[in-house]
Formats: sequence, structure tokens, C-alpha cells
Amino acid sequence: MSSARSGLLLVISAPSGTGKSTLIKRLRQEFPRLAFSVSYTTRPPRPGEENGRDYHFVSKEQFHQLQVDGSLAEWAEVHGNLYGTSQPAVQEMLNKGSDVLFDIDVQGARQLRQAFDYGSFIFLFPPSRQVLEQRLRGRGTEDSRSLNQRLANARRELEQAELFDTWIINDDLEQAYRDLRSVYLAEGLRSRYNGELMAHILSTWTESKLGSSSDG
Ligand SMILES: Nc1ncnc2c1ncn2[C@@H]1O[C@H](COP(=O)(O)OP(=O)(O)OP(=O)(O)O)[C@@H](O)[C@H]1O
Ligand SMILES: Nc1nc2c(ncn2[C@@H]2O[C@H](COP(=O)(O)O)[C@@H](O)[C@H]2O)c(=O)[nH]1
Repeated sequence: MSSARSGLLLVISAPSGTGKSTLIKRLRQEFPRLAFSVSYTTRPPRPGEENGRDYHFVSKEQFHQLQVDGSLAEWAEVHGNLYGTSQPAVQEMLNKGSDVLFDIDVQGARQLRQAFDYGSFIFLFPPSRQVLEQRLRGRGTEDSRSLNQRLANARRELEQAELFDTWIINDDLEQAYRDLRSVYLAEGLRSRYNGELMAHILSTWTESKLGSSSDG
């Protein structure tokens, strides 16, 4: 017997360059049921990024209007740009029963913790500062100002890792993916059954116990 459940919220945070997007991409390829919360940002697109798929790229004025309209479930200034989660888009995905994945910073995760009374909050650690810097440099997307800002912010973000339910070290990519996948599957299992179903099972147990005592 199964019961209806609303979608899961899977919130992933990490210092810039740790590998969130890389792992999220793999998870979404394996689990197409997993919807992605496409954020708004005032950051300019990087080569290869697509408006509406990676982000909704907006001006500061447009972002401000979204704030005023109350359309953002959370928002934050991250590495000098504004980022925010679309409240109506997330609501629509949850209403459809989709599981929703968020790639957001620690400030945003903190706000989502308050906005929703459930969800699985995952923090990814880079194996070291040196490796994080290598990955950011290797990605080749940041100018030196942005790179330094992202590295400077990393320490502050790591210091807030206690906010999260699960920590995963993204050293070996295969291992990190297996860990992330396991967390997602375990969350699905945890939310599959609700209190009503458990009460039903308990009630049948009580009845059969009464039956056996009258037999004996
Ligand atoms: N386990 C890994 N081993 C080696 N390289 C990795 C690993 N994970 C990710 N990378 C590489 O590190 C770089 C940064 O990864 P990615 O863009 O996924 O980081 P991110 O956390 O999403 O960063 P941002 O927050 O800036 O969007 C990429 O070039 C990616 O290919
Ligand atoms: N608080 C929020 N943070 C967000 C959101 N979308 C992305 N992010 C985080 O911003 C940084 C930088 O991302 P980048 O793509 O410019 O490298 C990273 O930590 C993201 O997780 C959001 O909607 N809200």
C-alpha cells in the first residue's frame, strides 16, 4: 500500500567551484522526475549558459521588481551579484508532485529552512582550499576579482556548514555522486509513508492481537 506524497525539497550548497552544478547535472540525468529551481540572477551569462535553463538573467531593476512583488522565496547577494528563487515556480513544481532541487548559497538555504518546514539540506565540501582554487581556475569562468572574491567567501560558507543535514566531500567525483544519490533515494523512502498509513497498520495490529487472545 502506498500513500500520496508531495515533492521533496533537496537543497544543495557549497563554496563556488566545489562542484554543485556538476553533481546536480548528473543527478538530473539519472532522475528526470527531479525538477530544478531555475534562479533569477543579475550576473551576466557565462559562455554556454542559456537563459531560462541555467538562470533567468535579469537586470537589477527587474530583480528589484521581483522583490517588491513578493515573487522570491529567498534572495541574497552572492559574490557581488543578486540571486533569488522564484516562489511561484517552486510552488508549481511541488503542486505537480515533482521533487525540487536547489543550487543556492548558504544565506539562501537558511531562508528556505524558515520558509519550508521540511526539506533535505546538503552541504558539499571541497577537499581543500588548494583544490577549490584549482577547480575555479580550471573552469576558466572568473576574472581575477571574481575568483578572489569567491575564494574569500568560501571560508565563511564552510563555517556555516552546521546548518545542513548532510555533508558530502566532493573529492572523487564518482564517490561524491554515489553519496548524493544515496541521500536523494533515502529522502524519498523517508517521505513515502505518512502518519495516517502508520496509524492504519497499527490499528490492524491491535485487532489481530485481540483476535489471538480470544483464540487462546
Ligand atoms: N570531483 C571533482 N573532481 C575534479 N573536478 C571537479 C569535480 N567536481 C567538479 N569539478 C570541476 O570543478 C569545476 C567547478 O565545478 P562546478 O561548476 O560544478 O562548481 P559549482 O559548485 O557549481 O560552482 P558555482 O557555485 O560557481 O556555480 C568544474 O570545472 C568541474 O568540472
Ligand atoms: N541565495 C541564492 N543563491 C543562489 C541562487 N542561485 C544560485 N545561487 C548561488 O550563487 C553562487 C554563485 O553561483 P554562480 O552560478 O554565479 O557561480 C553559488 O553559490 C550558487 O549556489 C539563488 O537563487 N539564491
